[in-house]
Amino acid sequence: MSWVFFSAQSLLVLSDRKVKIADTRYEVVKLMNTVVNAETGLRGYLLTGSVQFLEPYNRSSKDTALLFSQIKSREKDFAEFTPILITLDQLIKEKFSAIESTLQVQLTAGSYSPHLKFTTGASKLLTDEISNEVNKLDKILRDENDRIEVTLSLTINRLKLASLVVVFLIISILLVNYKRTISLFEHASSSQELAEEFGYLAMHDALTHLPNRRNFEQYLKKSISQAARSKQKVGLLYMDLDGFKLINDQFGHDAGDDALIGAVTKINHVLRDSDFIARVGGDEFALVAHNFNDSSELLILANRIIQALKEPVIAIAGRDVFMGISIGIAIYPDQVKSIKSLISAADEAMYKAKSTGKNQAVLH
Ligand SMILES: Nc1nc2c(ncn2[C@@H]2O[C@H](COP(=O)(O)OP(=O)(O)OP(=O)(O)O)[C@@H](O)[C@H]2O)c(=O)[nH]1
Repeated sequence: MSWVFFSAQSLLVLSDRKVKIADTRYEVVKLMNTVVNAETGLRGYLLTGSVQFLEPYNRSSKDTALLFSQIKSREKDFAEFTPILITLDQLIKEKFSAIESTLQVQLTAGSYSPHLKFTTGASKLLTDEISNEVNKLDKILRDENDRIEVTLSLTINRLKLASLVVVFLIISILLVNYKRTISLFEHASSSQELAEEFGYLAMHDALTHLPNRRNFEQYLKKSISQAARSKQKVGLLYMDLDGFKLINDQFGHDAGDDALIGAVTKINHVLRDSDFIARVGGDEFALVAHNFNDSSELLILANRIIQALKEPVIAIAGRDVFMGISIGIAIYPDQVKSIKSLISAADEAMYKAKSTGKNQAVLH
């Protein structure tokens, strides 16, 4: 990354240098032009005697001095200029002194003098020498410009490559993070599903999917405290299947499971929406009832359950399987004042139903 930063910085430095070279080249080329223009101005004056040619000569003479001092100030940027500028300075001085003396002769003579100095080979030679030195300056600048061009194109190509690498890296990082995020989400959602499943299993019976004993106890506790606040009754029906062991013994445990599920289905059909039923033991169930006026309504409910089981719970090998149920009923707060005594009272009533003939409901 730091390499990219340095390359980008060197691009800026090289670009600045290129601008400086272009500016200096412009001054160098212009210097040669002003020298030629000065001579041309003088030539015009000498050939025509018209003073209007003196104006371009004077301007070019000033421009030459100005440009030369500008180029001189560039020496700190272009060290190779120094010896050339010393020679060029001398040559320009000589050239302008030759031009000046020619001008004086003309001004004194007042007419065209064919022998004048600027036409001589020596003056021409001076112009060529100046041109030579100016070309040397220009060559230094061109050579450096060419070197910069090569470095620039190399740096730009490297930067393009580096940009591609950076883009590739960013895409890779994004892709890896995306995959990681997706797998985290998947993990989180599967953990969530697992947590929900464990939560469900912790509160429900795996075979019948009814609420389990713990669920029942929590529900009953909540129901009692709500009933206590709102002065309502809570009825508890404790139920135990009759002769279930026999089904297991006769048809096997799996058939027993099916019979259990069949019995629960039958019971569920006769319950009201407000009734809460839980499996609290092997073949034991507890039903919490609300919204009733007195014990007779609970007896009616218990008898509906007994009636429901008068039909076969399952058929095994073409044989209908029947099951009875003994139910004990207790009511809070009419008969008992606590959750513990409510459960005991219902349980006792259920045992009474068992011991006095089974398949019946007994009120505490
Ligand atoms: N198939 C099956 N049997 C179970 C399950 N849980 C408990 N049992 C059996 O259910 C029977 C319950 O015993 P009991 O209540 O004494 O049997 P019962 O024949 O109903 O006796 P009574 O209540 O006196 O009529 C036992 O044999 C247990 O092994 C279960 O999930 N599946």
